[in-house]
Amino acid sequence: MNARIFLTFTRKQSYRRYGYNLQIRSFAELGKIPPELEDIQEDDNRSFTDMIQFNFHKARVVVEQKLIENLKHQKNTRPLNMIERRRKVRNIMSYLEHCDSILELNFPIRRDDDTYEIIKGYKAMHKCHKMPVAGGLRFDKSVTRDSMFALSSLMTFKCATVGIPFGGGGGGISIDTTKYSVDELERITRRYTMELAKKGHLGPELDIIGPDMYTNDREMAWIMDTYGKTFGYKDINARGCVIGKPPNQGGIQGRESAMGHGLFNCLDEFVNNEDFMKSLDLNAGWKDKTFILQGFGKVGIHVMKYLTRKGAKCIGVCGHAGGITSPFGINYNELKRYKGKKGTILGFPGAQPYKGKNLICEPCDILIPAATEKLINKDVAQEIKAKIIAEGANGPTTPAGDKVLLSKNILVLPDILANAGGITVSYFEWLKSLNHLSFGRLTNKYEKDRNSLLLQNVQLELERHFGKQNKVTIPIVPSTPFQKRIYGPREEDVVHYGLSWTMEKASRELMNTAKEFNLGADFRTAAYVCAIEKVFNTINEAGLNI
Ligand SMILES: NC(=O)C1=CN([C@@H]2O[C@H](COP(=O)(O)OP(=O)(O)OC[C@H]3O[C@@H](n4cnc5c(N)ncnc54)[C@H](O)[C@@H]3O)[C@@H](O)[C@H]2O)C=CC1
Ligand SMILES: O=C(O)CCC(=O)C(=O)O
Repeated sequence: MNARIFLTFTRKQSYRRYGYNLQIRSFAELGKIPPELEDIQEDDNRSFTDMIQFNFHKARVVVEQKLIENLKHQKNTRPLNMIERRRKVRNIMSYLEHCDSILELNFPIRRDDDTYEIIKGYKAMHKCHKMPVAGGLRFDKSVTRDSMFALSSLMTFKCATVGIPFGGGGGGISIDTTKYSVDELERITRRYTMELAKKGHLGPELDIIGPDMYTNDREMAWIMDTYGKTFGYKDINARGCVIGKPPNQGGIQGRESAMGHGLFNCLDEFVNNEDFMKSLDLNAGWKDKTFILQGFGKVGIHVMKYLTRKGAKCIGVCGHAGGITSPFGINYNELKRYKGKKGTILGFPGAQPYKGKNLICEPCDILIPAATEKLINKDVAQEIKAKIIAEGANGPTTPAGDKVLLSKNILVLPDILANAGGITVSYFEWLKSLNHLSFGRLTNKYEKDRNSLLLQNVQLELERHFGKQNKVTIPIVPSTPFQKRIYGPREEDVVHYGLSWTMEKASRELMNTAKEFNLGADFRTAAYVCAIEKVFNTINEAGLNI
């Protein structure tokens, strides 16, 4: 048996022995998608990890020749011949196929009735080429080793797409949160935190966690508190182990709405682009655009806020238990208030219950899946009538669904771009935690004095020039927008501008990449190409060996 076959064989054996439901693939061959992924564009019954692996390989095949070429001009190293360059690209690509580590935990918790239950949790680090790794924490029955692999790899590519210097991580606990009391959820979260910390999977410099499905700032506060009082006791940066914290615990203004805000910024770049809109038979701009939203949780709620603010009309919203529609547009504030009170969107008096087969297949300009993965499969994609899809959720479209959408000329803004607002603002929050200072705190008063002096100076100079002859005073009255900014950027301004700039830049980069590689409207592949190139360069410069 030669060495490579032996390695593959023993890895497969050991994975089987531990009952893992993951296949370790043979190394990717340059120019080819691994044979076991080839039929995924026809077959919807594939794992979440397979989906992401397919997207990665599809883009790898597009970009690897460029990477091989670029190595010719690499500085600070001896020249590499063609074989060495190909080998290097292949090695780094095979490294990217795998997850650096996936931790599986089984721990007991005491239920309120004094019985004990074993809880299963996971924590994945997909790639540690940039540290810390970051990702969401999901509490859901769908959490498995496979979904952690998939979500953490999405985080690696997402961070690279928008230029956030984190590796890809992700965590989860396999529970249905509706079956546990708040006290039980707190015990589960705190115990999970201890287990992660014990095993080196938590810490502001190592592995940081933010909210994902069915978790929010409450869980982040518990994690921060548990870590800070135990393993992080002597670490002044301990609170940086979580992102998406409550504002009172060192969170940042604008984190809660960041996913909606970021998705809007990204859509805005495309919706205002005459050429893209013309190719979809739409007018540029937001006026009269209709949209349907799937999922009215932390992501969906803020997507609705930003899009309706711009004048788009929300004509349908659905959750896991059903949907509501209104051809006249659903009022954001009223729906938010209603859900806050009733805990559901169903029964909202400002819309009608949806009676059709699948709300996301109804006619609209923009569809925003903001619920969970794999809901747009081949069959659903065939029925979709929207012209643009902006993926708020992670992995909402299967590769088979994606193929159908592309063939129907539907513009898909992929998850690793469209929902990157959350991790972008989480990065700002992490910086704030490490700085122990909120943005603007030291400079706002100075900025106000400086701006007031500037106005005075202009007034004095004008009066000196014109006033001498005419003895007039020329008061300079600041306009309302200038008056609002007289203190310089406050924290919410830094977040707002930092996020908008990040999303706009990344969106334009994707448009350029799609052009450079002749990808047409396949922006998912363009996003992976961008991400792979960046991660490759980081790993190549640093080297694979210790
Ligand atoms: N929270 C975050 O910071 C980020 C979340 N995401 C992704 O966005 C998606 C939603 O996350 P959150 O809003 O945080 O979750 P959430 O827990 O706040 O809300 C989830 C929503 O999805 C709905 N839903 C669940 N299954 C559904 C189904 N089969 N059909 C229709 N609706 C369904 C639920 O009713 C709920 O309204 C997930 O894929 C998540 O990974 C992406 C980026 C950041
Ligand atoms: O940054 C965070 O808070 C988590 C982000 C996340 O879960 C995601 O982007 O999928």
